Amino acid sequence: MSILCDIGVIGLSVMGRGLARNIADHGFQVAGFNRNPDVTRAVMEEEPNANLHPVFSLTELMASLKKPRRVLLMIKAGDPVDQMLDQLIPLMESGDMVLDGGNSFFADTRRRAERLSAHGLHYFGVGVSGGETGARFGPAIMPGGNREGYAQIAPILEAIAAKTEDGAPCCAYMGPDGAGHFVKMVHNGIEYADMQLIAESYLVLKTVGGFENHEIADLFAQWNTGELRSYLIGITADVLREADDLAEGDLVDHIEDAAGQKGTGRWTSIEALHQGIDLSMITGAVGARILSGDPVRTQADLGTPVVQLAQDRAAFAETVREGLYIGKLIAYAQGFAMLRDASARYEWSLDLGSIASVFRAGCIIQAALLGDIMAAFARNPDLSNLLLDDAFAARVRKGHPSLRRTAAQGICNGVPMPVMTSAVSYLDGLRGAPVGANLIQAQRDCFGAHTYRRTDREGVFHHEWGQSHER
Ligand SMILES: NC(=O)C1=CN([C@@H]2O[C@H](COP(=O)(O)OP(=O)(O)OC[C@H]3O[C@@H](n4cnc5c(N)ncnc54)[C@H](OP(=O)(O)O)[C@@H]3O)[C@@H](O)[C@H]2O)C=CC1
Ligand SMILES: O=C(CO)[C@H](O)[C@H](O)COP(=O)(O)O
Repeated sequence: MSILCDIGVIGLSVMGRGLARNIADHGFQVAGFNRNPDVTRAVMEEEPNANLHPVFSLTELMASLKKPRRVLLMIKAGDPVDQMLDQLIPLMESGDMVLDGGNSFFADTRRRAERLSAHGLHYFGVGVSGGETGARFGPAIMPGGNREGYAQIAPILEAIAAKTEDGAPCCAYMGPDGAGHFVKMVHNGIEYADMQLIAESYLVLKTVGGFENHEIADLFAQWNTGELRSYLIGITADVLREADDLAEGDLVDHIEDAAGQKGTGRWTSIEALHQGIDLSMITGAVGARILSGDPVRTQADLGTPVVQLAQDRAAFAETVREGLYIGKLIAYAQGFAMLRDASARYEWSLDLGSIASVFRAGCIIQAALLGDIMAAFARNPDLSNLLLDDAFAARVRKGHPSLRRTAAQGICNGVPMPVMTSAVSYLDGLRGAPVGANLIQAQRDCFGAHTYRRTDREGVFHHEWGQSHER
């Protein structure tokens, strides 16, 4: 190859090939490498692009790049990334840069950034969202690393990112070391909650509303024109209409009722527990996926409630629509509260308004709601929880009865509603109503002398339980 490339892409599977072609379409010269060379050849043959050049070894890749060299990893997260770095570091020179665009765990990214820094290399953990189509035509991009290094890669990343309706690129510098991958992790956590809310709505519409798939698809398509407008609602309408290509009927009815997961939702939930943040909806969604694949599910005989069909289907659908919206709003509020806490904890100075802006297009959780979230952070950049914003609080005050009714209808009729019920409990926990923690403190002091605080005087108290105070 006589030409020197602007960037090398390692890993030409679903995401890497899309990003490599996207970068090439924007006028940059790209060298593409995949461990299995047959994949490299297939990618080049499938969609030839004059700006995309195949290379077949890491040495050839390095020789094909302008200096300082920039390499984007789009490979399986975990050990493969460390193995690839072992091979790349000896081939790189001070000032070169590695961008990890996979779903790496943010703590690994912090460790790798330190490791590469010791060699004078820049390391960027770059969250990428948008799936296959996003990678090819415009994903949301969440880069984390040193700010000076970002200036070098911003022209490429911002060119290939999705653009919002007002033309803003869905790519912005997130913060140092693991900030980009942390934001992507929480994005995926919100994605889990959002998908589970939609699944619960679908199931309650089907079971209690008696709606057919095509009717639910029509409802979702209609909902996608209002406040619920979002990528996930849109694809759900399409998915529900998809005919099976292997059997009669709708494809969705022939898909096994057990959800997979690759880890990012679970990490979000575990990390929230480390941080001491209540992320009940995301945790509920992770639990729902785990339970969906538990073989005990098909073995237990635990009684089946008699279903009471909704009398007024149109009114019921409207209740579910509003309940879903309020649930979605609370899920995003939980996710952004976690980002707020992490920002202080890791000294990342995350700009939550900018993150909401990046999420507005290209990514899986893109939604009209994100415009409102941006507006809330513009009103108060230090907002600790979106539910404290006047506009969000007013919307919840109006809509919470629908969330409660939807969750209750599901529960009474045997539809599991782990995430909608978590949303209700979170609301009730936040609104200052009694949560029963006084009794828990009494129990803790009773069995372990853990002490308690009182409502009527300052200080820390211990009580000698059961001695002379029985009534
Ligand atoms: N699919 C999606 O929707 C999204 C995926 N991501 C993330 O992007 C990354 C790429 O995802 P995706 O395109 O789906 O591909 P996969 O996660 O399925 O990974 C496959 C790619 O990784 C390469 N690979 C695996 N192990 C190694 C290794 N030890 N050394 C070198 N290369 C290796 C494979 O090479 P080979 O062909 O030789 O096996 C192949 O190119 C992942 O981290 C994923 O989590 C992020 C957003 C969305
Ligand atoms: O990052 C993504 C979307 O944003 C990937 O599609 C990821 O694989 C989704 O997570 P899971 O496979 O656990 O459902």
